Amino acid sequence: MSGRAVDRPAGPSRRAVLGGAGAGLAVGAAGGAWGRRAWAQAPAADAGAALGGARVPFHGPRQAGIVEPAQARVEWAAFDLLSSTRRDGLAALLRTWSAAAARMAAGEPAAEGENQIALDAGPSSLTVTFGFGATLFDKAGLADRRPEALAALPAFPGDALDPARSGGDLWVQIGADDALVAVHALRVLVRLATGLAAPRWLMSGFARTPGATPHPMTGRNLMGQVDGTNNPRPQDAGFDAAVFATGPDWMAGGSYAVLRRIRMLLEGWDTLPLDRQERIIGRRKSDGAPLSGGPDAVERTPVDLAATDPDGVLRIAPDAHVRVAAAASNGGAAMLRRGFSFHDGLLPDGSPDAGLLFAAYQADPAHGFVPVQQRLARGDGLSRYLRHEASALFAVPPGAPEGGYVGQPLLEG
Ligand SMILES: C=CC1=C(C)c2cc3[nH]c(cc4nc(cc5[nH]c(cc1n2)c(C)c5CCC(=O)O)C(CCC(=O)O)=C4C)c(C)c3C=C
Ligand SMILES: [Fe+2]
Repeated sequence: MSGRAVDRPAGPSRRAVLGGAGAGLAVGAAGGAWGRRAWAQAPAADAGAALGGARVPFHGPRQAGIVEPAQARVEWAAFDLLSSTRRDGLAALLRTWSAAAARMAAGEPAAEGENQIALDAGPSSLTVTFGFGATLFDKAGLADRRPEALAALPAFPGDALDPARSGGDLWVQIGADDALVAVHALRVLVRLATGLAAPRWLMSGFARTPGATPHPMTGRNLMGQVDGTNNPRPQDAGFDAAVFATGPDWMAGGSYAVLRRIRMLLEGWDTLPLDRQERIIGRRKSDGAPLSGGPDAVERTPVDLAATDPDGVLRIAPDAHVRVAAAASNGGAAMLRRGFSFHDGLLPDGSPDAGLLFAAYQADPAHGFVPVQQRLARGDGLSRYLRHEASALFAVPPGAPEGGYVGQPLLEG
């Protein structure tokens, strides 16, 4: 695992204050490979400036925005190429996008004369991550270079997918700890795509704001559960093999992102008694401890799927989410989850249009998301409180070196 230098101003470490789905990664950052990261010091006037000044370099062997802790705000945007855009137009777009992303991540104007509406907030840990959809390869004359791992996801029982909010030729994930910074970056990238690609769909999500909890904690989702505990961590044996691809050549060091907009049926969920909610997940709601561990268990107590109570009843129910999703139940299938909550107002029936923007990164979806979701869709007690409403799969190429752009080995190789 190669390190990516992260500059941050003086003050509390972002990793020391950050909750969210990546908190496990934050713990890992203290040791192991990520402990090699350089934390350069820069002056900061106050705590607010300390958060705004945090920088995650755009350039590096891997794209930023995969293993870094989830920021407070995310924007997902899918684009379709215009029919007039060929391979050289796509290369120009990715070159321009990469250069703008690198500058914004460094806290610089995206371009000369750019209006910089977010200037006084610093980069706020801005990351910009680019992905390629299966449809891109035909349109750009690259059909023979489409990776097998980009094969269409199968339909899953219960899917209620909206095609207008699914798929896309290109995907951009923008994360930042300040909403204005994230939305500004999105607007810059949309503008730079003019004449080459058009937005297909946009989604906004959020996670814990750094400093919102008194000590580092795994984040919670809108059902109230501690979510992200058993994510694989960069220092775990097998992490790179599970998350990062080794081929084809232009994808070595990249990953595959499965995205799902999952609406939570919160009105039904909220009326369930606490013990039902905990049984459905297999973990305590208060602290995320596994139900297999008894009263002394803590969040990080290993899950014991075989544990029974004195009557011989499984402590983690047969249809508990953590049992059905576990790698041990799915032939070792694993993925790095990096989800964000969304709350997009009310549906016509008055229920909240809210849930989880679920992202899973893996070396190959056929050995990650697909088998796990196949099992969840049939046997997960949580699934009756969820609706999968949108879906997409993108190849997320490796990062670009200084002066290069994301996807260059594909487009110029
Ligand atoms: C196909 C993969 C998964 C989908 C889709 C998914 C949706 C989903 N999950 C939660 C809440 C929790 N999930 C938790 C654990 C967990 N979930 C998955 C996979 C999917 N979840 C995995 C692989 C795991 C880890 C299982 C294990 O090995 O223990 C948990 C427990 C805490 C944790 O480990 O993160 C919660 C809570 C929601 C609300 C949701 C859809 C909206
Ligand atoms: Fe889950």
